Amino acid sequence: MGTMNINMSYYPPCPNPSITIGARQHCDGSCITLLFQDDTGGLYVRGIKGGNWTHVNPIKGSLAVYIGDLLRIMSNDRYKSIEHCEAVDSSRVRISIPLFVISSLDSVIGPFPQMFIAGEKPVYKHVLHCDY
Ligand SMILES: O=C(O)CCC(=O)C(=O)O
Ligand SMILES: [Fe+2]
Repeated sequence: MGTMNINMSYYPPCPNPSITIGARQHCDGSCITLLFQDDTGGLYVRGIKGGNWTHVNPIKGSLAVYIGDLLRIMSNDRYKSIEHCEAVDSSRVRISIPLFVISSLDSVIGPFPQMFIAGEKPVYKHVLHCDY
């Protein structure tokens, strides 16, 4: 069984955003994340090979959906978790509400055998989610 966690994040404006910490670059430890962000923007993502950050333009009424580390593990690296970070705005409040879909902490996580094709080997061991 799995569970869902929801965060409600409030980023106050800062006249000099470059000196704020914001949310540092990271990948979520979820299976998938559904994110609502307001129209201030400030979410950036980076491709799986690194490189430049891309701003995720907020689209009214939309959700950003991204893959987290759990799905990466379960898919044996076929689906990569996306690195992202958030920047504050110089004059506007930013509000975001991510919903994290995760497996329960007492479940065993690891690559699904169905993901191995043509003799592929598992990239990850099976571990208890709470030990990950
Ligand atoms: O504020 C956001 O846009 C997302 C926050 C986030 O990345 C997280 O809570 O993991
Ligand atoms: Fe995140």
